[in-house]
Amino acid sequence: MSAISLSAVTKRFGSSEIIRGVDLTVNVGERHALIGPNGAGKSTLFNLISGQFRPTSGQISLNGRRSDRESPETIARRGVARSFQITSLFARLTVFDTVRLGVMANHGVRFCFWRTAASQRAVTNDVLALLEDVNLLHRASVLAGELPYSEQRALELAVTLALRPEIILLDEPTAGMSVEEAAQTVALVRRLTAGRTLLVVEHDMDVVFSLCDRISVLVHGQIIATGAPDEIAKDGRVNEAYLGKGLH
Ligand SMILES: Nc1ncnc2c1ncn2[C@@H]1O[C@H](COP(=O)(O)OP(=O)(O)OP(=O)(O)O)[C@@H](O)[C@H]1O
Repeated sequence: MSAISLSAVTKRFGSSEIIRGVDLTVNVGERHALIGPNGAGKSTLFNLISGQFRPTSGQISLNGRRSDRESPETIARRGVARSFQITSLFARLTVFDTVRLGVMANHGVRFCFWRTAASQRAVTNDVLALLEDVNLLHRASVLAGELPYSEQRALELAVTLALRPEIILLDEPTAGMSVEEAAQTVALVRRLTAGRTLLVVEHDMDVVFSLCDRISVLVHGQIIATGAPDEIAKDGRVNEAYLGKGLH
């Protein structure tokens, strides 16, 4: 069974067809990158998978069940989390409280269980464990908006993981980072996504090639190649359409 499966998916906005017949399979436990030039439709594809958009035609399934007519909330409850740039929203909350919101959303949605003292302790323990996972324990009382950029992205990862997702969608997790910060983030993402399914949009080819098991290349709303990093690197069409330009 695949974690994410798209079959003949199209998406139109008015008269422009942005996604044009995409077939894509992401296996359970796989780390899969979606690459392609600006405007290729990568964010649109993410929005289709996470339920923010409905396909114009075609089918999407998550863990073997049809999902393309479900709301983003239902899809989230089915274990799909997508990262958002939340630190601008929660700039005045502490790091601890930001992650606590995510943990409470998860517990609250599932059990409405966070009202007792014991459950409060469980929430606090979850938050501390997540902060430790993303190396932010020492920053717990700092305001989210005061974190340096790479730590803000780590905080977003913690909130995404607070939802205990099986399938994680990350949109450019290393954008705007220095080489060292990107390397740290890759290590973090690799560790935190072990045993889960990851679909990641990323422009940095070093990140893509070091992190992902397979890569799909989207150009003008169509997937022109899918394969292991070494196959993609030597694919003539990919080099012509994208990598050749992207790498130089
Ligand atoms: N809601 C919308 N209404 C109309 N057009 C849209 C909408 N969302 C996206 N588009 C168009 O779809 C095309 C693909 O955009 P999208 O953001 O999916 O590309 P992308 O591959 O993620 O690009 P980038 O790498 O620059 O983020 C663009 O031409 C964009 O203008």
